[in-house]
Parts: sequence; C-alpha cells; structure tokens
Amino acid sequence: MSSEERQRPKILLLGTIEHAHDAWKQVTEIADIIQPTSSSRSDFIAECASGAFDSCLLAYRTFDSTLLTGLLNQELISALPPSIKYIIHVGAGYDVISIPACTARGIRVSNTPSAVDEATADCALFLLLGAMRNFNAGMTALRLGQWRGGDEEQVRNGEKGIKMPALGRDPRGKTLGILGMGGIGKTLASKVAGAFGMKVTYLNRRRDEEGERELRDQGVEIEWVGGDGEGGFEEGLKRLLGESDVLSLNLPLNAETRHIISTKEFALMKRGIVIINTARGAVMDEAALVEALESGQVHSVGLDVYENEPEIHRGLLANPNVMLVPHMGTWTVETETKMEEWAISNVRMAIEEGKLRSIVPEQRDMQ
Ligand SMILES: O=C(O)C(=O)CO
Repeated sequence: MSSEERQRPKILLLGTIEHAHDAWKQVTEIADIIQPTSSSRSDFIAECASGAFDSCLLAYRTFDSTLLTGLLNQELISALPPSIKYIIHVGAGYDVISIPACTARGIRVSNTPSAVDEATADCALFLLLGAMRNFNAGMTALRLGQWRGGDEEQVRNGEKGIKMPALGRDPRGKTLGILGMGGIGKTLASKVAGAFGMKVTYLNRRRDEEGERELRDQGVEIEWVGGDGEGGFEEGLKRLLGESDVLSLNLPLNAETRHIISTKEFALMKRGIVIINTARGAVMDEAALVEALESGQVHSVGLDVYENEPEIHRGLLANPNVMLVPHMGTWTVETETKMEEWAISNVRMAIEEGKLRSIVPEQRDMQ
C-alpha cells in the first residue's frame, strides 16, 4: 500500500447521495467511503463496536438516516469510533443530534442553514394562504364527492343548509408574527409583504437590526416586539401572540423551545388566529393545539412538521381546518441538491482545511 493510499481519509456514509452526484464523485477521489450494513439501531451500534468504522474521520448523514440510527444522542455518539471528528448533517434543523454529547467528545457538527430558506418559506406561504382561505375544507369536500360541502344534486337544486367551508380571510393588511427570525423567517417576511401586503412583527432574543434594515429596503413593514433586559423575551412573546393575525413558527427545536407554544400561550393569542409551522413539530404542544382548534381559539393551522413524525395526532387529521403536508418544506430538486452540495462542501473543508463551512452556532468557538 502506498503512503498516499494509507493517508486517504475515510468517510462513514449514513444515508444516500440522491442528487449531488458530481460533487460527491470528487469526494470519492480523495476519500474512501464506508457504509453500514446494519438495518437497525442496535445492529448499527454493534457494527460500531466491531471496529467496522474505525479510523473514519467523519460521518456524513442524511435526514432519513435517523430511520437507521435513531437519535444521535449520548448513547449513539459514544458508540462512534474516537477517530470521528466531524458529523456533517444534510439539513438545517439538527435537533436529532445531541450537540453537548458531540462537543464533549470533540466532534464538530455542521448543518446546511441558508440552503433551505427559499423552499421552506414557499411552503410556509402555501400553508399560510391555504389555512387563511380554508382551502383544505373545500379540497377535502371535493374528494368526498361534494361541491363545497353538498353533493351535486343538492348544489344544483340550490338546497339550503349545505355546510359550506367557512369564509376565509384575506392576508392583505394583516399582521404576520414570526417567532424565530432566521433565514427562513426573513425570506418569508419578504414574500408575505411583497405578495400579500402583510405587516410583519417578529421575536428573537436579540434584535436583528441589520436584517430589519434589509427587509425595510425591500418595502417590508417590520417591527421587533422583544424587550430589553430580563423578562424581555416573555413580554415580547405576549405581544407577539396577542397582536398576530397569523403566527409562523420558525425557530429551531431544542430544550428551550420544546413546547414553547402550549395551553398558556394559546390563551394569549387573538381569538381565531391562524398558525403555520414549518420548523419542528415539537415546538408546539400538539395535544394542546388540538384543543385550541376545537375551542375555536385557533381558527386554522398549516403544518409541515409534527411532534412524532411520521405519526400525526388524530385530532389534527380529523379537523378540516388543519392543512397538512408531510414534511415537504425542502422537497424540491433544486433545494435538495443545494443542501447536499452544501453538506459536501463541509466534507471537503473538513478534509482539506480541518474546519467546517457552517459549524452549528453552539460550537462556534470550536472552529
Ligand atoms: O432542513 C431541515 O431541517 C428540514 O427539515 C428539511 O427536511
């Protein structure tokens, strides 16, 4: 074996490359790829223990590889060989990876932040309009052989008492509250202002003055509702919930944000609010949401994400005011390709420069 061959880094590939084949081919020219043969979490952990992945420098993982490995929690991170120094995640949200467990083992983690912004904001826009206009009720009725609630004959005869979908609301002039103003939130703000003439308020722990300036330059009417000092965020949240006609959840899922929207928060909202969630299901308490929908406190919701994917709360499935999409926020050829290419650029930087293009914010000081 030549010294060059001996020094070729090894990559543990968790999942498959679906789109960015050219970029991946270049990686295979400088590294060896190892794939697990196991088909369950316990087998995968045993495969790690067998030494099959020893001397791998990094693990490249897709969103769907969680189906094999389960959560990358303390147990799984400890099972990885000590040679693993990087976990390259294909996706913006990395809540399935325990960052403290990685940090403790000196493993750096990257995600694909801005690559997802356009497609996810487009999905939010679709859900927003659909939920405001009650399109789901009409669309469901059609598939049940009804025209806006009645069968063909009842409609032709102009029969009274047909249960029509409720009249929708126009977005123009309404306030969209964005909880978690990152790349997706800003892209959504720009789109709703331009396409629908909505006003935007937002809440982050820290005000993003530069982001505000950029959005104002695009004609967006925008206000940060957080307050300074202790209690500022809680006060801001009350304002955001109380003043929004539509609330969009765009914050990452972590210990602080899990169920940030639950019974108490629903009670603070304007009655009849519309909620959109393209972030992660568990930022909202699903059982409490079902109750808030049933009571009419929440008029309608547009959801792309769920607490226990792929399982969906029966109360959501049964409610015609719930517009449901099965986690398709980034499900476009262009965006999935962009995400893979972004992740592969992290692979290359790790191998060639010993650093990451987009290390997760919690590990910025490890770069
Ligand atoms: O990038 C993400 O976090 C997604 O949810 C895409 O599936």
